[in-house]
Amino acid sequence: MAKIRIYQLAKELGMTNEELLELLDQMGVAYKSHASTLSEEDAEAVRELVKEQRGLQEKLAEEERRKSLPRRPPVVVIMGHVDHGKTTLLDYLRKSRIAEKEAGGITQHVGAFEVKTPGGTVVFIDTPGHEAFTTIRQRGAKVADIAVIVIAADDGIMPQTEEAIAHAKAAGAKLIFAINKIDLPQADPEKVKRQLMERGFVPEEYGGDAIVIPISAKTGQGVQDLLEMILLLAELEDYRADPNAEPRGVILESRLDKQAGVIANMLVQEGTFHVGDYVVAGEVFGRIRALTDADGNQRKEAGPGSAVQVLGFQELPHAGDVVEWVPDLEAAKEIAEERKEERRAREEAEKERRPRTMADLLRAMQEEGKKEVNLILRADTQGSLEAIQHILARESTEDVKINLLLAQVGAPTESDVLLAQTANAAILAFGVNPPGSVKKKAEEKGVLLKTFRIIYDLIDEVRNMVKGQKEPKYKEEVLGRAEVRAVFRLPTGKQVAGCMVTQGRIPRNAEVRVLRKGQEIWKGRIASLKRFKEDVREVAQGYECGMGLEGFDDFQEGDIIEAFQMVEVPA
Ligand SMILES: Nc1nc2c(ncn2[C@@H]2O[C@H](COP(=O)(O)OP(=O)(O)OP(=O)(O)O)[C@@H](O)[C@H]2O)c(=O)[nH]1
Repeated sequence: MAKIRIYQLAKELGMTNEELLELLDQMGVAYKSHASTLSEEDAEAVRELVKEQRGLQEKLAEEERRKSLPRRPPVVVIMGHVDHGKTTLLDYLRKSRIAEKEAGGITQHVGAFEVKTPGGTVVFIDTPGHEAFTTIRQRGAKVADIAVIVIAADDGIMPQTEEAIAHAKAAGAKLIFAINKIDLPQADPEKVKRQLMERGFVPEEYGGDAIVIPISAKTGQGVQDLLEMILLLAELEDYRADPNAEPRGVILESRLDKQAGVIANMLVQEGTFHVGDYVVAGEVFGRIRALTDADGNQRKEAGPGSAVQVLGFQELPHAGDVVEWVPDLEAAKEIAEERKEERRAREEAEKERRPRTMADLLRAMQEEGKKEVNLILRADTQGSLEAIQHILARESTEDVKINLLLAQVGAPTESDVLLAQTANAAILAFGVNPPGSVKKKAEEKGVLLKTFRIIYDLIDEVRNMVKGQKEPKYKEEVLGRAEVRAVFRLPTGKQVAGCMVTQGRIPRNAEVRVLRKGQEIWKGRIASLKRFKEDVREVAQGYECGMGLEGFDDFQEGDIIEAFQMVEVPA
């Protein structure tokens, strides 16, 4: 076994000898002095321990740093089924903030608005619906911390309610359920709660952790409770942002105005933007000419949590583009141009690499190291949907989880494709055909969409996906062997073995083991592989070579060096 001296290990780990000796005392490892050698196991244990301690210290320091930052207001999006009252709720909230201020104030649409309460400020995204929300998220920005899912008490959970929940969850937003229209005589909030429970959202009053608030967006009843709940959740989640960090924001909307030019509404997420700053948003750059807030005030600067209208972009940025501060015009132009190029290259590459088959999708998932299969399920009837769900529930294994993001009756929609793209999911449809436009969109976005006529074909497909997600198994494959014929020592003290390859081949990047009298005495990597002083990538059977190993300097004539690699065993 290769041994290491204490002072060598201290140097490797960037510690003083005293520090390392103290650590060894704590670990109960005996030594004489800092020149004593440690066994490989002890040295490895020290490395692990130091790594762990450093990781912990870094985490604590990071948490400490975060705690010293000021809090920022939570950003909330309102989602739900058509006509369940999203717009009415936004109107009510908007009005409540205007009423608070002196009468006659001119308001400006900046894509989000603040509601100030004695308990704190809440920022609401000013457009309802999950389509806009998903488009924003697709560009990589996370905008909303919390999604308020509005459910009309006279109607209950409807298909778009489920979609909204799926989208919000995929975005990592916290959920709050607002049961709306409780002023109506036919309102049945209890029914809605039951429906929520059937979907695994157990209200707090029944011992669960789903936040459910009855409201009337029309009369305002319960809206105060909703705001308080949002602030309570925000406090728990402890949202913070650094006003002095490098500024970053996200575009909520943009439009072209005949007089003003490009108008972009931006939510600031980190740092503080100033008039005069150079910025890049996606592939578009500009210099901030003016910042206007929701009250119509011209601002010189905008910090975390503020929504502002920005003038100064050269072209229209997209909703969801991340706005970054850059030092000067040159950088701004260069970055925007670089991104355009990158996109073109990506589009080209994507054309060739669209996951058209299950195997492609699996490969993509594996590359990301995921151990779950995300699915969107569409079926012709409630009966078949339930049957499929029932069977699928049994297919989830401990190793691989099946996540049903959405299971609904009806043909797949474009919004499903967006959800699938952002959540890296496959859309499986049973007995329903997606419209051509949806197929096209799926193809464009590289989303796997398949239709089935037989339930078991669909299940088989999912089984294959699950199988593909299991930890791959490896076995060792011996590539070649070399015999040590002579041993040299370099002036540096490093040993080099003069070898003859007696079998197979020895590749420079293979793993190797040293065998002495048939016993493995060392395992590791090749440090150098040469033929007549030339570095080579590989040496084949019947040829001589010089080989040095990483951390092994104990060769004896007659040792065998065996090269091997680990290969995946097909499931
Ligand atoms: N009685 C009563 N009616 C409400 C309430 N909230 C909304 N409504 C009514 O329900 C209808 C639909 O409300 P909207 O706010 O437009 O619904 P929405 O969810 O924004 O609908 P879309 O924008 O079409 O998706 C309107 O006629 C509202 O006046 C409420 O709390 N009580």
